[in-house]
Amino acid sequence: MEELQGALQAGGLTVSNFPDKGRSLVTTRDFYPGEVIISQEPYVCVPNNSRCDGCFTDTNLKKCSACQVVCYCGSVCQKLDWKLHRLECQALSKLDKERRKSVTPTIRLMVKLYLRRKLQNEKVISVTATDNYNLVEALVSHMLDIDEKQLVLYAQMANLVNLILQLPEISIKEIAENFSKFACNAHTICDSELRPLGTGLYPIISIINHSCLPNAVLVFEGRLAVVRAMQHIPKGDEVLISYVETAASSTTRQKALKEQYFFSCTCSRCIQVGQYEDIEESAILEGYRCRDNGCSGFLLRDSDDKGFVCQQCGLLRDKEEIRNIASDIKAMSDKVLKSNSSGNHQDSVFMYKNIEKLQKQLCHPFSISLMRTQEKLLEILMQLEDWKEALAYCRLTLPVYQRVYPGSHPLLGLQYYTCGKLEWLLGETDEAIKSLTKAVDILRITHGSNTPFMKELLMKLQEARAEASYKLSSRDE
Ligand SMILES: C[S@@+](CC[C@H](N)C(=O)[O-])C[C@H]1O[C@@H](n2cnc3c(N)ncnc32)[C@H](O)[C@@H]1O
Repeated sequence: MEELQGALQAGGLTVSNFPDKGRSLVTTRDFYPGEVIISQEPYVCVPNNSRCDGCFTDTNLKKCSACQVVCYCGSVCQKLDWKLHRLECQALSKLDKERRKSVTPTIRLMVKLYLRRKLQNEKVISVTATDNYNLVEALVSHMLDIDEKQLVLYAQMANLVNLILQLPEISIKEIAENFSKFACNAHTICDSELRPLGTGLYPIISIINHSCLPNAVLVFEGRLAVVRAMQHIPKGDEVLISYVETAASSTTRQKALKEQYFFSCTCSRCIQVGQYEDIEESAILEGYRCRDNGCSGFLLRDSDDKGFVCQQCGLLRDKEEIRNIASDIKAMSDKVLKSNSSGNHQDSVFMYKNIEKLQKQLCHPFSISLMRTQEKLLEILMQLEDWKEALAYCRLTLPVYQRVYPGSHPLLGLQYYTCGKLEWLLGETDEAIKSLTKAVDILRITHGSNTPFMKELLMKLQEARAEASYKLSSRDE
């Protein structure tokens, strides 16, 4: 711990222990928006299925000829991973074909965890203050909080790991406890557009606690986890990221945090639970719209339980009517999920538009479920290369994004980026410049300025500006 404190101190950080939260990462100097607070390579990581174990790409993959489980995109990635994969490969190769199929990424993460510990113990891989197994041992496991069913599942998974590793010194109980640690400490590794690529264990990043109004954001540059300040964080303040989707009512967020992380959030957003502002926000994000289409009021259950009353104009919406529309939406959503897998995009667009129509009748205009349907339509229309309609849907989501992802939220920046790219494609250069500028203002903070992703965005903005001035000068001539 002293060694870790020393390493953190040099970077303007310290670990404090708070009675209600346990370990917490605290600043010992001011941090400013966009500044990297901390970055860390994973202790261990695995890609999702069908991705390279080294760089997580999904192209040019070849399976390791010996174990037939792990994929690489080429010899560079394979060689870099060899010290660890040599041991994993030997272990996996001993499994019969059927057993190999049950080796999921989570099982592999555990196998790699123990193999890395072994290699560090044997001094094949170096040990540093910020890269050692003691940091994994210090992670919270919440073993006493998990239910019987989950414990049984962890024990079954631990049995498989034990079978693969064949290391008698490791007990099933210890492996099961580490699975419990993964559940509340491992991070999903995403690309710059926040699409999931894999899972990693970053024991120092895992010291950072949660807030629904975070002051920092976690992004990935390849496998490197990078935490940047989203706002000015004065010396002595705790560094806080969000563990869950913040576009949700307090009840939904609290439920997610309790189920996976076993705590009740007391951040400044959650502390308002039960107060008028919070009730209003929840009713807007997850509730119903007024019967009068011209009214933007939000609805609350009436005291006689006949239905929901608009808090702006007083109109009552019948419970039965709401139930019927909601059940139609549910039936259509189930159907579209089935048809999605058959891959007919035109059919999916048709069905999602029907869902959207019903959600517009049922939900508040700022509803998250309506926004999700519009996001889905945007995604499919992009795949269909219907840029014009895609842009229309992208623009529809923006007011909701501004509300649910305030400040420098990366998702808001990315949505502006998509909007800008579509406007640029459709020749709406002036609009594209505005959108790309907004994207740069946000993503410069969350993603830094020097990554290939940001360089590409800045290049697009430059090109759009050059085109606009060219258009202007040719008009003048
Ligand atoms: C990834 S760990 C964070 C570091 C942890 N505090 C520790 O001592 O190692 C996640 C766990 O920290 C605790 N935690 C995180 N954020 C919290 C918060 N805002 N309030 C209370 N507990 C929190 C919960 O126990 C949660 O399961």
